[in-house]
Amino acid sequence: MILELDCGNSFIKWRCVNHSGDAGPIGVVKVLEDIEPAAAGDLVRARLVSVRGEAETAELIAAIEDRWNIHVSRARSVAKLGTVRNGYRHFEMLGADRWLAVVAAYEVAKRACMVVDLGTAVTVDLVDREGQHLGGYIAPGLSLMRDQLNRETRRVRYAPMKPNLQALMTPGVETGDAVERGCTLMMRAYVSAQITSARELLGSECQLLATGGDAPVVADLDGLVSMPDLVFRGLSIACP
Ligand SMILES: Nc1ncnc2c1ncn2[C@@H]1O[C@H](COP(=O)(O)OP(=O)(O)O)[C@@H](O)[C@H]1O
Ligand SMILES: CC(C)(COP(=O)(O)O)[C@@H](O)C(=O)NCCC(=O)O
Ligand SMILES: [K+]
Repeated sequence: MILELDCGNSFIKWRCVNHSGDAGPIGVVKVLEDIEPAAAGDLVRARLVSVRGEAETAELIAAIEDRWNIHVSRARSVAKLGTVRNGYRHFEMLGADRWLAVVAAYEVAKRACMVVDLGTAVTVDLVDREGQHLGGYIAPGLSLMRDQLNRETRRVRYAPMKPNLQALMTPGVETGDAVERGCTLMMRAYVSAQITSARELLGSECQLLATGGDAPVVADLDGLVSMPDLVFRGLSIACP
């Protein structure tokens, strides 16, 4: 079994994959200690991608190696992987999660594609039909929007609530509804605009892929296909 880890700024996503490529469910944890592989005894190695700092990432790798006595391969943003070429001016500056999602998206789509990853930040990346990464966009994610309102205002306070996509067009009559609907509508409008722009730039046949913890908020938007394991797919290409 191979342990795969995607260390984002908010959460560590993890899963186990067996040698024939069958993957288990994706776990979402805050700390490494909460990772409980079902068949820990069968783990032979790990592969990891991280957008955290170098010191924190090194600590995570050391902790994994110590806990399960396995080698950890780490994926980084590189100039080229397979037929995908990194479009960043300095390729190593592109978030490694974005790079893996782009590599996986093109491998899945085999044509021009747009990838939106709704995590701590919401990232959008574009790849042309030849596999040339064209760059992309970074904006605050939903949880950052909520946190900012909580931090920068005195009275925007409300108990955590479940998102309700059905009520979006009903104006909120309580603070929680007003914030949740406002932030969700902003996110949906932004992603819709990115879809329109991607189709203009890449052609109407471009593949539109969504991933990340908040992808469900936009999953119903025209033509968008949700792929929760996109970064993990890129990780298996980068660290076979
Ligand atoms: N099971 C979950 N646990 C935590 N956050 C979740 C979960 N499902 C959806 N989310 C949402 O996803 C966001 C985190 O997405 P994620 O892609 O894990 O972020 P990152 O990669 O930046 O760590 C959270 O801010 C939250 O709004
Ligand atoms: C933009 C990101 C913070 C997104 O990470 P996440 O939201 O998954 O935590 C990450 O891709 C990153 O640190 N990028 C480096 C800067 C760049 O991509 O230009
Ligand atoms: K992420």
